[in-house]
Amino acid sequence: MEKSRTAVNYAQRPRIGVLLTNLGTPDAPDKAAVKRYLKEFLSDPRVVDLSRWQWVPILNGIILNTRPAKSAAAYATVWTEQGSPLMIHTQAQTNALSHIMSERHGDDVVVDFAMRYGNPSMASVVEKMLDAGVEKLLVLPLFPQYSGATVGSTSDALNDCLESRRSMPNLRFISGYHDNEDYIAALALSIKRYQAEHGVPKKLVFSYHGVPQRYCDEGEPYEQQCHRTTQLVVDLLGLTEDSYMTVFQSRFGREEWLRPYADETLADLPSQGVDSVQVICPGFSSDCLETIEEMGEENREVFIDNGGTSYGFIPCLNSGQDHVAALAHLIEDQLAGWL
Ligand SMILES: C=CC1=C(C)c2cc3[nH]c(cc4nc(cc5[nH]c(cc1n2)c(C)c5CCC(=O)O)C(CCC(=O)O)=C4C)c(C)c3C=C
Ligand SMILES: [Fe+2]
Ligand SMILES: [Fe+2]
Repeated sequence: MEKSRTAVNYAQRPRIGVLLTNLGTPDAPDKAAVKRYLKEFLSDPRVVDLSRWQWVPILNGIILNTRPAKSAAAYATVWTEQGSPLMIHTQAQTNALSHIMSERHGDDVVVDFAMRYGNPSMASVVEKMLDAGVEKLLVLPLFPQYSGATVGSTSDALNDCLESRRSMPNLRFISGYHDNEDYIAALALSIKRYQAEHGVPKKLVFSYHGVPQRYCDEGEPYEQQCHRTTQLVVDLLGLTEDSYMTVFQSRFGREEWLRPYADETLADLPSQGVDSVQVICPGFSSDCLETIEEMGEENREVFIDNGGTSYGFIPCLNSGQDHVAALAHLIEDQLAGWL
């Protein structure tokens, strides 16, 4: 019999691939690895949309000479024996979903994960999945609220992965799930559980990663979707108007970003009589540098230094059972007609 180079693929049944993606993280908490990661990340025009002739000299001349050392020191404080928290949680989510899918659908569905920047790269994982016989591919970027900087950029990268291939899989892509019922319920439940143990603060602070205000002025739905997520959780918990607020963290550069800023707000709250807060970050599906170090440590210090007495940090949903069940439901809804 004639031996085909692709005999392995044809011997298998067509399969469904579910690819989870997240932002990515450096390979190590050191200056060289962080510089490599930041260079890739901050060179993406979806993240920083300034004209290249304006941005490239600033990036190479200033940012990449100053930020890597500072960021590496911050990464070192969250790094564990198993590696970067973002990587560990994304891997655990993938394992849990893979387990659920194989219980329900046998080996018809393969679940894997990739990172938009750094490793494992989207190119390597997409290639691996297609080579393993995946003919229908569902991509789920783990960003509940749509931003061009995250979800849009993931779509760009996916297209880049496919453009050099002779054959394309059937494709489905989830652009967001900020109002998904199960995801909202999982957030509300995590707040209830945390408060059952730690009590109820004067204010519950919903903190989302910021983006430049201009991105939203130009049509990105990110800001609205963040407020909608907050509102749905608040409605489910029956919170009063003065017992919660939404803020935006992780400002970068000189431009105006979405307001109110997390750090300024937390510095100001004690002077308004709010001496106890709990912070939750519903825009992050996994704990990472921005949640553990920035909201768990840095902004805790800001709040306490300004007269706050109690600061609670509610962990992200990570690979918790309710979160994984919500993601499984979201995935299965999107696989309709494929299974
Ligand atoms: C420069 C502009 C940036 C935009 C726009 C931006 C949007 C954005 N980012 C996330 C999620 C994450 N960001 C993380 C780290 C991080 N973000 C920026 C800059 C922008 N982000 C930088 C420079 C960094 C690196 C760390 C640092 O030097 O401060 C992370 C954490 C990754 C980790 O390894 O733990 C996440 C997650 C979202 C959701 C978003 C837009 C909505
Ligand atoms: Fe970011
Ligand atoms: Fe940060």
